[in-house]
Amino acid sequence: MGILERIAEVEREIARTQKNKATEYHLGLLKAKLAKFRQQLLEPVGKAGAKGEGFDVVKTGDARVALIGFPSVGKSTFLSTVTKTESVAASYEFTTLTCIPGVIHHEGARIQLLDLPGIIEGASSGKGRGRQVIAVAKTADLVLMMLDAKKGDQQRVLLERELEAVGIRLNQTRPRIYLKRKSTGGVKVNNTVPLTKVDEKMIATVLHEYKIFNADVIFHDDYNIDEFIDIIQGNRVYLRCLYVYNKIDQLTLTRMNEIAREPHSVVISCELNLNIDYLIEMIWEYLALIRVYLKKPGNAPDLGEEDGLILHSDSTIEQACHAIHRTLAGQFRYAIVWGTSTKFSPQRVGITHVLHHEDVIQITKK
Ligand SMILES: Nc1nc2c(ncn2[C@@H]2O[C@H](COP(=O)(O)OP(=O)(O)OP(=O)(O)O)[C@@H](O)[C@H]2O)c(=O)[nH]1
Ligand SMILES: [K+]
Ligand SMILES: [Mg+2]
Repeated sequence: MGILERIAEVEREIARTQKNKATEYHLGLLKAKLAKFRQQLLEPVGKAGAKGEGFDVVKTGDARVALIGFPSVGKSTFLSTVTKTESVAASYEFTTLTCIPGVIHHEGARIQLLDLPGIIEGASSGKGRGRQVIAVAKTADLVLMMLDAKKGDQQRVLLERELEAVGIRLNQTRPRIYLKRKSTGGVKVNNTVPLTKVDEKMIATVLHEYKIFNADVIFHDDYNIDEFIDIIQGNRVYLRCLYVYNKIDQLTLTRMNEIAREPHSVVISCELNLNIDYLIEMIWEYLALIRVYLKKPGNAPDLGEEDGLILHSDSTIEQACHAIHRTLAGQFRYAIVWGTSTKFSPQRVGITHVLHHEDVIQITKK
């Protein structure tokens, strides 16, 4: 039996198994089996061939954003709207057959936007260019899942399922479950909060499926068995995702308002240029970047369009030093900060000080 058939078989069994107290261990086991088969599917078979012609687009700029969606939802139109790059758009499906990079300039940052071929149901198991597209998505800092606003939510469910199947987790954080394999002592489970979704027996059953018979496990929150399997598999990719509903020009106002209120969702029309600026703002927010300006003693800070450092939010002065020059942190004496990250402005701070967006910093060396 081929791997796809095995996956289908386990999926069928999960679907027909009623969910109750008596079947929960069996279900946990089936889910572990499914995760293992899917893993095998993703492992390259041979060195060449398996990968196909990958989309070898070099990562440039301060962050990478990938456009994922069904054919003809408007991905290429969007790229051509917000970057200087032209990507051919047309009314027929699969217009785009490769990965086309463009650059969004925002807040002095260079955000790489990738237009990609449309993906279809079954992409994760090798249909169309799905696997290549998904491989690119995994390298992104943010996924824009583009959807046709006038089509139902089914398209979103299908796409999410495809991404789930290859180990991508959208808008989730890695479960805080500690797992350490050992050589003796059996499976020991500890938890810092009461567990309502799994118990020790289920944890051990699933671990046995992975041939792990000795391990320390600590649950720091009330996670379910799927989240535990993610930790055992260890190769999950946790990505932020914005659901972008395009073509709202074809929608009623009521429906548009409904969609716009859903979490992580933005409504736009590329054709009528509606809400595009807001989407760019949201991209910036979801990328969680900050811009920090530099000032030399006795000089005014450089506040120009392209000036400043782009850092991840929560960056410290130390990270700013590394971004300026690799030896700077070693020579650091103190910094002066103007901005919202300090109580007083200006204020003298040490190397561990956490910066805010639009802070101005001046660094004094030893
Ligand atoms: N009504 C309307 N049509 C749009 C909008 N944006 C794009 N389109 C049209 O939708 C069609 C598909 O657009 P594309 O940009 O080629 O879509 P795509 O997602 O890149 O498609 P593939 O590359 O085939 O996957 C084109 O005919 C566009 O003119 C919009 O906001 N409103
Ligand atoms: K198209
Ligand atoms: Mg396209």
